[in-house]
Amino acid sequence: MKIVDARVIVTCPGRNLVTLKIETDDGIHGIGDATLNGRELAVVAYLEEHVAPALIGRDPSCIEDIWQFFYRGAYWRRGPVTMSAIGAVDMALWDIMGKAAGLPLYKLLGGKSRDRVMVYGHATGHDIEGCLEEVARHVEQGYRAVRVQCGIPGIASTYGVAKRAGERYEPADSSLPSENVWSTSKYLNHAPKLFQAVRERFGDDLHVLHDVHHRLTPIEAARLGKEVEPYHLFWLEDCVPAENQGAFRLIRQHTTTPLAVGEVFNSIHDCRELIESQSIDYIRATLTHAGGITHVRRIAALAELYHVRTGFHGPTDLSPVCMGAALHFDTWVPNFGIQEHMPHSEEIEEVFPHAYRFEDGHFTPGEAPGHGVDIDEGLAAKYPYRRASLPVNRLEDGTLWHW
Ligand SMILES: O=C(O)[C@H](O)[C@@H](O)[C@H](O)[C@H](O)CO
Ligand SMILES: [Mg+2]
Repeated sequence: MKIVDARVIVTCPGRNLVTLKIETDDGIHGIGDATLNGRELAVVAYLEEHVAPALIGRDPSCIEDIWQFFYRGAYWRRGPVTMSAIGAVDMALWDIMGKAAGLPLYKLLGGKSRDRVMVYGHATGHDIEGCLEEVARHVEQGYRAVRVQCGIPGIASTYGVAKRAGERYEPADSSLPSENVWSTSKYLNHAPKLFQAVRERFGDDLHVLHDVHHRLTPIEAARLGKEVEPYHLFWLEDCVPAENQGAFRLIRQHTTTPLAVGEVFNSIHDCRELIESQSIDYIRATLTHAGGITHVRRIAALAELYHVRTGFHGPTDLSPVCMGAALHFDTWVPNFGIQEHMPHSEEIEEVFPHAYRFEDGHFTPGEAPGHGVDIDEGLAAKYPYRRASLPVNRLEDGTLWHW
């Protein structure tokens, strides 16, 4: 089998999504997700100019060699653009090999380690009451795990909260970055009240998660982790920016609240120290942004040695292609923890027909060969690209902060 075509499809059914489609001479094709939210066309250019031409004529079964070719061969290693491009190639090749073998991807990886994949949904509200209503809606839908994000009194808008009640939360909300305001002290005073209210209303069984979105310093994160211990969160996510992996040691010394990190990581080197020092509990690096299945399974294998489990990133800025592939990975990987799930819009679901299914708070990847997700190119073409940027964040005095 040889690769005869590789092309990039950009579509915007409500949000931009980038797909790489690889075709072979025996008629099998595979697709990979290359979406890098707010920087989509950088990956498109990388794929079209440097990757697609070099794929033609290669044997798609040489997944490892092709991975090494684009990683080592670029000379300029790592980084989100390079690793998302490699991730898309890798996902598409595993898809092709699954189809060639007539096997769903999870069987190719080593088979089922579990019957179904627990996911967490997103409950957001402008105030605690609004947030509790959203948690209730998720519980009614069957979710066993819910991430809770709430507006902060005295701050006009914050991460994870939809602009208007009832609207979907979509972070890339304007053509050029919109500006949010942040106050660490207001947040730290308010956040524990949210978890207390959730526990009072929903009891002990619900898994409760929370995303700090990189905004604290290590000692502030330590305070938060400690203060919320009575509400036994499933995890506290991205409590500090993680370029300095050593910073997590300090947080760890102070709290038993489980820590998750890694959605912006793109390589094993971004989390090696975090994992080896046992400073975290869940690793969130996922297939699209961290070099595909071939690389993320190395991360998962390292993590397993240190009791760190997976908790893949899964917002709407990852397409159903990544979701499908991730669900196969989750079904196989021995040290699975949880999978994030933010439902895609109906338009997106139509552009990407898929075999995975939600039932009772869990997903199953389906039995279709490969990762089980395809793209309707005709429909995709009806939604042209529109530039969208992620917001920036400023402290109340105007200082640019982490968003
Ligand atoms: O935990 C999450 O789901 C994330 O933090 C996302 O919501 C990011 O903000 C988004 O992926 C940025 O593009
Ligand atoms: Mg996050």
